[in-house]
Amino acid sequence: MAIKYGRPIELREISRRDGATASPALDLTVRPRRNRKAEWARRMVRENVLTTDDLIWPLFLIDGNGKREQIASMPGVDRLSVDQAVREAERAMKLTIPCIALFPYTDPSLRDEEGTEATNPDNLVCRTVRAIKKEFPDLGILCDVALDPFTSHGHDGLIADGKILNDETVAVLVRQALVQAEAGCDIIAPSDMMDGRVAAIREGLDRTGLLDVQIMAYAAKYASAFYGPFRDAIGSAKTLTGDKRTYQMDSANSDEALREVELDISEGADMVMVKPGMPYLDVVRRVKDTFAMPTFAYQVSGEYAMIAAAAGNGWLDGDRAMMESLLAFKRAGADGVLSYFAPKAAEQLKAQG
Ligand SMILES: NCc1[nH]cc(CCC(=O)O)c1CC(=O)O
Ligand SMILES: [Mg+2]
Repeated sequence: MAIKYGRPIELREISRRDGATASPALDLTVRPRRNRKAEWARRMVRENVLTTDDLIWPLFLIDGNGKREQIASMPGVDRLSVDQAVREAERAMKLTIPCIALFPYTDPSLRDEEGTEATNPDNLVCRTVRAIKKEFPDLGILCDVALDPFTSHGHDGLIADGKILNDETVAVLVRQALVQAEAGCDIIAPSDMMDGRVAAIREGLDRTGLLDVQIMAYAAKYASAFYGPFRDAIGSAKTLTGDKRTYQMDSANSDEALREVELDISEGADMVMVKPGMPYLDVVRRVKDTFAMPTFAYQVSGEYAMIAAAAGNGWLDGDRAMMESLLAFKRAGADGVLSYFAPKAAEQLKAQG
């Protein structure tokens, strides 16, 4: 720090004219700090902004009525019965969050080896979609397509001889996507990472006349430790046998992410997603720069839990960390973020005007 009269320059109480006559300690023509000297100046040169339009809000569902169940590893996030999910949909509308995403906690009695409940047109997700669309037809609804909330083994696909079957699983995923779309879901989001599922789902939707239903592909989804709290939330943590490394991507790779994204685009994805978010911002940037597609990132449960836990312990300023983390996705090139912070962040954005 430059020192004048024995005190830091910043603390001098001299007038501007006196300052001009004093020769600076460093002979600098370029002083980047000029553009940061006041809030108005910082606003003028700010490159990225976060708005409520950038947020997709994931909700967890559970059977019952008037029920909200806390999720221990995700402080501030609850499992919601259908009626409570409708209340949160109303909150999303008021906060001008464009879209919510639905994830069911399936009653263990309804789980089986094949994930049969996934294709039940009256399952918890479909009932919730109908209830929300009836009240709030203008709110976007995204439904996750994968079998893990419905299988007794917690995997995203069918298993034979200890292997996850690709093509057989895709056939079930198409049926799952169709019951969701027929219930009124706007965006089908396959998160299973089977090969060829985007093309098969697109074909199924089109054949059924559901031409306007969009597909947001979890195109580059990594086998990640950061999904831990989500698996608590949907009740697959205890039942999951082994890991998902034969279908989800290796965290060491990013060229492979580009190949996965390219395939999903060629198969008909309208939007692509990178997941998890914060540890994979480099992948978000590469995907956006390479394909110029609507690109989303999922700030997953473990990322939420880290910030929420540190904030809960008073170790960091939770609100500031939340906003900084969300803005980072915009800086990396994302068009939007799925985040459990969505309602809280939207409230702050509204308060700021
Ligand atoms: N396939 C299901 C699915 N969809 C979204 C997530 C994780 C979301 C989160 O952690 O917030 C997962 C879990 C997984 O793949 O094991
Ligand atoms: Mg793929």
